[in-house]
Amino acid sequence: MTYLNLVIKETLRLHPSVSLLPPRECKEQTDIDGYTIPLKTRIIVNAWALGRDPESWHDPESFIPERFKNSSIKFMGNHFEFIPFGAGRRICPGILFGLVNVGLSLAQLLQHFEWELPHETNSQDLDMTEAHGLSAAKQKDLYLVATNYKNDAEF
Ligand code: HEM
Repeated sequence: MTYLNLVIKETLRLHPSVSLLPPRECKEQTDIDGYTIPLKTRIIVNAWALGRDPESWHDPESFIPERFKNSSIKFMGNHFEFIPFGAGRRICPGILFGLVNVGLSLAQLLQHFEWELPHETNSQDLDMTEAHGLSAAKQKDLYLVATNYKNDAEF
């Protein structure tokens, strides 16, 4: 389960379910990096881009779950390079419920089935490009062949 949690974190870094967070409104005029942000400006934070920012992440485009091992970066809204659940007063209230559901479903699928790519396809054929939309989805469907583990049949 420890490694599975690292995989889930890395997946949420590269493919946050909500890539553009719901809009915020600027409560007072602010200066950021020489830019003046006027009062009432509507701000949309790009969580997808933050998760791939080369200034925050080593080799950002690669899927490396181990990067979260012994890392202090958490998704509770205090580390702005990793905010798959948002941040601040409107942060997702369903974080724990969501994570338990993702972890449990994945663990069950991995425990009970052997997963393979369909005949004549290999890992180079996998296209992880995302479709545009409110929540993350793959542009091309993922086809896998699931085989029941032999020892499952003994139960
Ligand atoms: C892996 C699963 C989930 C992800 C990635 C996720 C992600 C998010 C994100 C990015 C936001 C916007 C936060 C912001 O604006 O700063 C949000 C808001 C919200 N989420 Fe989730 N969520 C998940 C699961 C859930 C679940 C299971 C529930 C309820 C049972 C839930 C309920 C909500 C609600 C009510 C809001 C609106 C909060 C507000 O605007 O005050 N979420 N979620």
